Order: sequence, then structure tokens, then C-alpha cells
Amino acid sequence: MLSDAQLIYQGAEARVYRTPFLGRTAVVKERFSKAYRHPTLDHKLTSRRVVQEARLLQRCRRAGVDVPAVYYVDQERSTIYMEHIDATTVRDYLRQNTGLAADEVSALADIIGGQLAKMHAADVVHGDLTTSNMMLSKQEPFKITLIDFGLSYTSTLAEDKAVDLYVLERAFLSTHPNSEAMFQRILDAYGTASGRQHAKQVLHKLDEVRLRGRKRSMLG
Ligand SMILES: Nc1ncnc2c1ncn2[C@@H]1O[C@H](COP(=O)(O)OP(=O)(O)OP(=O)(O)O)[C@@H](O)[C@H]1O
Repeated sequence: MLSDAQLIYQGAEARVYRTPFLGRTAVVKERFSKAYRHPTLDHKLTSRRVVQEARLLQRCRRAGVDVPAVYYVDQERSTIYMEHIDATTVRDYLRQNTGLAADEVSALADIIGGQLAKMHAADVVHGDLTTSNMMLSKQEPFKITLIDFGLSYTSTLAEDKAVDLYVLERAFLSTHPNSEAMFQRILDAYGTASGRQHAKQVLHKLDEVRLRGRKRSMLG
């Protein structure tokens, strides 16, 4: 790793550094090997995933979704260099500001719903939607940047997009108590921002996915 890189995150599958890069601050996300896999196979799978993540970031960006710009992909080292987003996570922001004014909550929900609608309209399914994977820049107006496309894929299916929203719903309600109204506002914004038949189908599917989830938890 570059000598003046600063480790900001160490996960089970990736390390994230902050580093100067061509006169800017960049984030370097490096995927590392899994010890149990054959080294050659592992390198192939890891570098394929890195390329996939970078492609999906670019696809989102082209569709007008706020995501970090990709600067450089080093396939050999399974590393992506991307724009550093200088912001707090939506998770921390909501946890630290429990008494937010209703209009601020609505504004945030509208932006989140709008971003998710754009992402799904581009047929990108995030795969790990949580409030930790949304960065909030508290400049006026608010800006939400979606990060961590490591589990993302493309799909045209309303079902896949509905599951994406369901994952967020579960994460949202368990991380942020009494956030039902905010989550509903996110869905409303998603529906209006998409403004397409497809968004209606996704929201309809979401009801089915919820029902399945409830049945599953009843059965234990
Ligand atoms: N572009 C960025 N700008 C600022 N911070 C970032 C950026 N990308 C990642 N981070 C920080 O690094 C952390 C981990 O990044 P990320 O979520 O992409 O990794 P991960 O969860 O290990 O990924 P994966 O789920 O793909 O294995 C984030 O929670 C965030 O704090």
C-alpha cells in the first residue's frame, strides 16, 4: 500500500485507506484473499468482484445517482481508487440527532427515496442497503451519496429491487427506533421519483416480500 495511506476501515473482506491521489484525497478499497480458497481461483474471483463494483459505480454515476467517482482500478491488486466522500453516515447522523424537525426528516427521506429510485431505474440492485452505506454531506441542500457496491448486481426484475428495499426497511427500523414514518416517506419519494409503472410494481412486490418475511419469522 502507498506509504502515506491511512487505514480508515478494516473489514472481513476489504481494507479501506485514505490517501492523496493526483492532488486529491482518494479512498482506496482493497479486497484481500480468503485463506480457504485456492490462490489462483481466489485472485480471479476477487479481481472480478472489484471490476464489477467499479462498473456498477460508473453505471450509477451515469444515471445521475450520487456515488463516489471511480479514479482508477488496479485489477492486479484488487483495488479501486475512488473519490473520498467527506461526510457522516446517515446512521450516525440519525443516531446523534434524535429530535430532528419534521421538515428535515422529510427532506432527508425525499433525497434517499429519489436516489434509490434513480439507482433502480438504472437496473442496479445495491445488495446491502443500510444507513451506514449512505453518506450525508450536510451542506445545503443535503446530499446523500450511496457507497459500498461490493454486493451489487444488475437486474431488471421488480422482485430483486423489492428485496433491496426490504433489506433497507429491516435495517432502518432496527437501527432507528420510531422511524416507520420516515421509511414510509422514503417509499413515497421512491414511487414519485421513479414516476413509472415499474416503481409501482416494485412497491407491490415489496408487500409480497414483507409477507414472506413475516411468515418465515412466524415459522421460526
Ligand atoms: N468513498 C468513500 N469515501 C469515504 N469513506 C468511505 C468511502 N468508501 C468507503 N468508505 C468508508 O469505509 C467503510 C467501508 O467501506 P465499504 O462499506 O465499501 O466496505 P465493506 O463493507 O468492507 O465492503 P463490502 O461489503 O464490499 O465487503 C465505509 O463504511 C466508510 O466509512
